[in-house]
Amino acid sequence: MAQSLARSLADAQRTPLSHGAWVDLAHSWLPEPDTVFETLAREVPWRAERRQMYDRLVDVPRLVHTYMIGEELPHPSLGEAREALSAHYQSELGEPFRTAGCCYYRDGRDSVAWHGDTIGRGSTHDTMVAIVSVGDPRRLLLRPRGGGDSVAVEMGHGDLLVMGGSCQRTWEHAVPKVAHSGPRISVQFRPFNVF
Ligand SMILES: O=C(O)CCC(=O)C(=O)O
Ligand SMILES: [Fe+2]
Repeated sequence: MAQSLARSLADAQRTPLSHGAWVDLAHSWLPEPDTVFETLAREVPWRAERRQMYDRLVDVPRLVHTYMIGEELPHPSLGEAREALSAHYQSELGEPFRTAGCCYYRDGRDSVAWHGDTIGRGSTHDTMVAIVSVGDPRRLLLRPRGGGDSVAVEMGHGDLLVMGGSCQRTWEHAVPKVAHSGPRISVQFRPFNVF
C-alpha cells in the first residue's frame, strides 16, 4: 500500500501561489477513508478548542488532538500516509513529517479562522504542512497575507493537500463555516517544530 501511495503522490498536482508559496493536491489519496473516519471519531481523545492560536486571536470552534513525535497513530492508513509523504518530499523538505494534528469539525458551524501555522519555524522558514481530510467535504481557503484574491480548495473524503514553500508565513488559510455540513476530520502532518 505504501508503494501505491508513493506512486499517486508523483501525480499530485502543484499550484504555485505568490511569494514562493505552493500547494500540491491529490484527490482520493488516503486508503480506507471510511474506516479512518470511524476510527478517528471513536478513538481520538478529542478536546474542545476555543482560544488563541497561532499569531492572532481566533475563534476556534472544533475539537482537536495532536499526536506528538513517536506516538502511534490510531489507524494504519495514517502511518502509511505519513511515511509516503516523508519519502516523497524528503529531497525538498529535508526532514520527515513527525506530528499529526487532528481536527474534528462536527458540523457546518465548526470552523477555523484565517491563520498561518506560524508557531515555531513556519514563521521564518519554508516548510510543509500536509493535510488529509475524511468525512464530508469542506472548503479550505487560502489568501495572501496583506490582501489579494483567495483560492478555494474543496477537501473531499480521502483528499490530500500539501501547503509548501513560504505558505505559512506569506499566506493564510481558513475553513469557513457553512450552512450545512456533516462531520469532517482533518489530519495535519507537520515536521519537527512546526505548529
Ligand atoms: O481543517 C483543516 O484542514 C485545516 C486545519 C488547520 O489549518 C490547522 O489546524 O492549522
Ligand atoms: Fe492551519
